[in-house]
Amino acid sequence: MIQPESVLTADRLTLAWEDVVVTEEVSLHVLPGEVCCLVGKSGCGKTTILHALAGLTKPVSGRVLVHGCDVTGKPGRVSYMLQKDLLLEQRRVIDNVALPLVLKGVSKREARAAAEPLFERFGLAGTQMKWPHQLSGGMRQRAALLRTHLMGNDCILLDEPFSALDAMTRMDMREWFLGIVKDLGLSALIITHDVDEAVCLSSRVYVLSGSPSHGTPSRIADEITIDRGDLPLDEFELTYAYADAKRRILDAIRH
Ligand SMILES: Nc1ncnc2c1ncn2[C@@H]1O[C@H](COP(=O)(O)OP(=O)(O)OP(=O)(O)O)[C@@H](O)[C@H]1O
Repeated sequence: MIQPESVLTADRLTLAWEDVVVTEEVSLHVLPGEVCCLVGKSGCGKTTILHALAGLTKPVSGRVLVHGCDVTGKPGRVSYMLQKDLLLEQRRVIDNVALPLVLKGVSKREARAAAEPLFERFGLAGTQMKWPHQLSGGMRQRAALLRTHLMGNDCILLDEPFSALDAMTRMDMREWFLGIVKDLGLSALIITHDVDEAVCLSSRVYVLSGSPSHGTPSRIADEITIDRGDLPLDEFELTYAYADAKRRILDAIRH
């Protein structure tokens, strides 16, 4: 059933690459201010869904709605960050970050001026004139996220955003990410195969299950609601609720 107040809705998406049906009738939604995760085994079709939600590909059937409007196959209505940060090494950090504005026709000077005030909130103060190779992995991801934010949409799609980071940086980034999503009034759908990350970041987790390359298109096997309450992440990770959510996700993935 479609939730009318959703920022983003996948309505019974059936997706295919050539003659391989990857997903069958996948429905999901993201409410205002929510962070949801889509988890599933490698090759089950998570990135394929993200591309369709971003309007980069057209489904065999089904629709993508943003704030209730049908945007199926139309890019530009949600912002997305691909698995690799894809910062351009020959451009300064500020010009990397401001790129979405330049691509929309804003002058380089104005684009820099629009990006500049956000550097501090994104933990990037002082890096404006640096080159990407001078940043740490965590800083690169924050720069990529700032660039994604400057695409200008209130809904962002992230493909394995923290997978390349070391364990400690990844933990720090989770809390930071949730803070920035809240501050900026964003909603997010994150693709990950890291079950801990999904439980830490989400208010709901969609579990995708199937094996398209073996003739079984993927479907949503479970939708798990996570209630962290007011607990900080390091305390939540020690609770029964955390362990139970993790077990349910793993059961659904194996399903
Ligand atoms: N451009 C493409 N052309 C043809 N088939 C593709 C293409 N991209 C993906 N596929 C196939 O679609 C299926 C789903 O791939 P997809 O990358 O969406 O899975 P995934 O769940 O994101 O995997 P991973 O977690 O490894 O990134 C796989 O069988 C893959 O081989």
